[in-house]
Amino acid sequence: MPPRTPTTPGTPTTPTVLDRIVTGVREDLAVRRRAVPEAALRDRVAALPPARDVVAALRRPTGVQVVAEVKRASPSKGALAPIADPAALAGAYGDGGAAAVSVLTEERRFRGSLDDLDAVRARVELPVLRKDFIVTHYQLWEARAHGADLALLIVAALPQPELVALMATAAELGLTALVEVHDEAETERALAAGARVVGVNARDLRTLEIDRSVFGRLAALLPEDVVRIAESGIRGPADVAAVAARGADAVLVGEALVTGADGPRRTLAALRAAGRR
Ligand SMILES: O=C(O)c1ccccc1NCC(=O)[C@H](O)[C@H](O)COP(=O)(O)O
Repeated sequence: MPPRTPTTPGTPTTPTVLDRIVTGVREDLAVRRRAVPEAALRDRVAALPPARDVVAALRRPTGVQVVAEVKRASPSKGALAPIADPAALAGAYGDGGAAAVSVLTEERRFRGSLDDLDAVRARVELPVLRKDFIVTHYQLWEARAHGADLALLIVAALPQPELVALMATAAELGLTALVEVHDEAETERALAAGARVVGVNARDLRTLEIDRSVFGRLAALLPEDVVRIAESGIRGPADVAAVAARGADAVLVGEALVTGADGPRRTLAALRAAGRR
């Protein structure tokens, strides 16, 4: 697939799925900002212990680690699982050996919330990722205030100066930035911004198509000391084995864990076994 060309400012284009999601996120954010001023978030953050060491959790000599996601629904699949008790699911992920828990907090299309993040944070000692469409510093303060150790920054959603500025705020908060890329140009931008943990998303967020060859292509561009996470489209042990062979430190898995007929613990065990070194 040819590299995506940036949109020329002022050129009318059809909004992509990602554009539409971010528009909704900004609308919901405006409501939350009115209810909870940033100063209140700052007070909450000041009272918290330091965030957990995410790199140590995700890069282990024993094998590919699993970041297990609390995912009720998605734009590509619609409803996946009701997940009435996200804390119980996170507990099962912890029991099954997950290295971290990802919590989708976007409300409109993923049916997540900051309440889910609070519930998961209260249940597990593992590092927790706030998985959302973060485009403002306020959302990083929210992430930390609600107990996240890790926050997603999607390169495709952020002009470079904003990516750099958000990474600086994440560092100030002690949050690890998981910087997500889908092509070579985005990978260059992530590294130029100083990313230490990179998520290679097999899903193109403009079209929702999954291309499992993307991980191998982009992982080869990452320096040895950068943590590599293969995101999306990991449906079973063979997918874990494939990215393990291409240098993955971890996989981020949602759908397979919340829909697997064997339940989250056994599904996790099978994924972890396939990534053992
Ligand atoms: O999952 C989607 O359809 C989706 C669409 C648009 C933007 C983001 C989307 N997903 C967020 C994620 O990154 C995934 O939940 C995560 O990588 C796990 O993917 P999977 O294992 O394929 O559920």
